[in-house]
Amino acid sequence: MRGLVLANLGTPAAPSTDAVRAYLREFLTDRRVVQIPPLLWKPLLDFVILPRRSPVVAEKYAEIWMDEGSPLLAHTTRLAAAVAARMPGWKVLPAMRYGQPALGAAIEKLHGEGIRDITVLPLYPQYSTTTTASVEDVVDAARARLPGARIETVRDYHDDPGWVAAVAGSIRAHWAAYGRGEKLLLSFHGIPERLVKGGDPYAAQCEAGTRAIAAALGLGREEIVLTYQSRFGRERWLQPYTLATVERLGREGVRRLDVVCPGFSVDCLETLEEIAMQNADAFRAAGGGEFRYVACLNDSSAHAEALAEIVRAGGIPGRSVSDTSENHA
Ligand SMILES: C=CC1=C(C)c2cc3[nH]c(cc4nc(cc5[nH]c(cc1n2)c(C)c5CCC(=O)O)C(CCC(=O)O)=C4C)c(C)c3C=C
Ligand SMILES: [Fe+2]
Ligand SMILES: [Fe+2]
Repeated sequence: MRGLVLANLGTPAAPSTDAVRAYLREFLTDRRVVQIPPLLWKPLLDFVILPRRSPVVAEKYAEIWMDEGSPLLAHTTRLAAAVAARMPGWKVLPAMRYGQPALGAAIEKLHGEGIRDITVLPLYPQYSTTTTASVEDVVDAARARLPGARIETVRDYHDDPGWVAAVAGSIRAHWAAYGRGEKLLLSFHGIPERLVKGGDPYAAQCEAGTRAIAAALGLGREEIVLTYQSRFGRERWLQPYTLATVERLGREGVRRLDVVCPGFSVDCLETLEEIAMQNADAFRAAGGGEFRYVACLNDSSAHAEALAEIVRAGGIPGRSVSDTSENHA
């Protein structure tokens, strides 16, 4: 038996202010995510950001909450089941970097069942020091605690042919169902520009993935737009921003805009609320027509098959790392 952990970001346990505060505190005290010195950051976080943000964000979660709970966790759990169904001989667990089910505990659970060969697949197609490297931190700590465990992490799969085909296929299916929009906007989660200048390969991978998806769809440069969403804080993040771009496209009178979020493996707050609600409203308010959101790959068979193949192949050649220390910034 071998083990596979599908590691996603994390999400609150409930759409309540308390649960959101606990989640945001864990997430935003990770120095991979926010690099402000703790002596400055902790008081700002505890006395300004968390009290202000938690109730507002809790209301947003309430709008998208499912019977099964948080969309991010529900879709990740279903995706793990879909991948497991394609991987006999493997035990597959969903896990979260922040909150529950905790990543470190999932690795320990597999180890406790006698499984020594464990692959951790961060559900981030593009590598970033803010996300993937933080998963690697937890894997490094688990490796040190668990003698005899051979734990590998898949670094990224931003241009994996199976994944690119799955994303392109989801866009083609959307076109078949609703007709084709005038433009296809690909919106990725942003990160501070400073990190990219310091060597984070994230933006280059978003660009390369966008080119691969456009090529698979036979789209030219003028038909696609790459943007970055979800800016947090005052610093300059990767440009162009999604919100400013959809407002511009609305002003320019775009009648039908297709929007896809290939940096998100499953639907979550950032896609269902920020993109499909907030950005859709902003597009129409600026004078745009139909804003048509293309769902994430979620637990689709094309997605499960692409991920299973990446893991079976031992990761993307040259990018699957058994010792992740070299990646640490
Ligand atoms: C400094 C702050 C943040 C960085 C850097 C960042 C990078 C980053 N995040 C994702 C994926 C997701 N982020 C999600 C929510 C979210 N992200 C931040 C901040 C940063 N993200 C916050 C504060 C939040 C919580 C919501 C809010 O308060 O606005 C989610 C959704 C979680 C859910 O429960 O649905 C995802 C997914 C990536 C891929 C990334 C860098 C590449
Ligand atoms: Fe985020
Ligand atoms: Fe957001």
